[in-house]
Amino acid sequence: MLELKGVESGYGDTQVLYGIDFNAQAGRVLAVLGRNGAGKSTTLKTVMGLLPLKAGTISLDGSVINGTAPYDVARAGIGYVPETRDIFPSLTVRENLDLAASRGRTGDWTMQTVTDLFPRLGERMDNGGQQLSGGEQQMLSIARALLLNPRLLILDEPTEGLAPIIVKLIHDKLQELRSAGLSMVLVEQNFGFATSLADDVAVVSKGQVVWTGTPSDIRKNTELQHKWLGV
Ligand SMILES: Nc1ncnc2c1ncn2[C@@H]1O[C@H](COP(=O)(O)OP(=O)(O)OP(=O)(O)O)[C@@H](O)[C@H]1O
Repeated sequence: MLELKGVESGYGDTQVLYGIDFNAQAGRVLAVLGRNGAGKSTTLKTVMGLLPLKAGTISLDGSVINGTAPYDVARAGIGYVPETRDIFPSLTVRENLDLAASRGRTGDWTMQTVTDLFPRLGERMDNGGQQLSGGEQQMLSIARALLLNPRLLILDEPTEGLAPIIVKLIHDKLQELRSAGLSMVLVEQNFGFATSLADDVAVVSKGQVVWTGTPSDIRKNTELQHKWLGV
């Protein structure tokens, strides 16, 4: 569904990705793992058109999306939950969600269904973005991406900085989305979280995919974990 071939990218003259290859398949969750600075976030930003591609191709369901502006990548069907969450702090929860809904494709995700998924957001509708806890901001960021009615959801470290109880909640919600058949690419530092949600795993090191396999393979292989993840 989302295929990267030989993707090279970076920040200005600083190259970070040196030929990333992976294929995230429809109806499955691909976890992208790797140490800090390996290039995971850079990969997602490049997919979203936030960083220019230096070489390679990115295709979604067979259509090349290289060089597409971020807004159009979202319209093509990729929902993005950035590491920084990027909600609008001066807008209320409702306004943040309305804005996403007005830009989205039509589909099953509506204000009602996202608040059914995250009842907490329903209770906080009139609160400003900056009044939300980290966990509530993460829920809002995911809800906002879902309102685009994406074909594929990509998430950058959704558990970062969250208390264990909220990590568990986010895990259960992503598990629900997975069971409903939503395709996802998940970048995570939390090894247990990522491998319990994923169908497939790709490990990135120094801007390249160095290993692909199943979650159970990598869970069993402590040498691999130590070498590439520092677990
Ligand atoms: N805005 C930027 N300008 C220049 N270099 C950057 C920028 N953002 C990230 N980098 C560099 O790019 C490299 C890859 O960073 P990236 O954020 O993709 O790593 P990551 O695998 O997602 O790890 P992390 O868990 O730390 O986010 C790092 O060496 C980082 O210092």
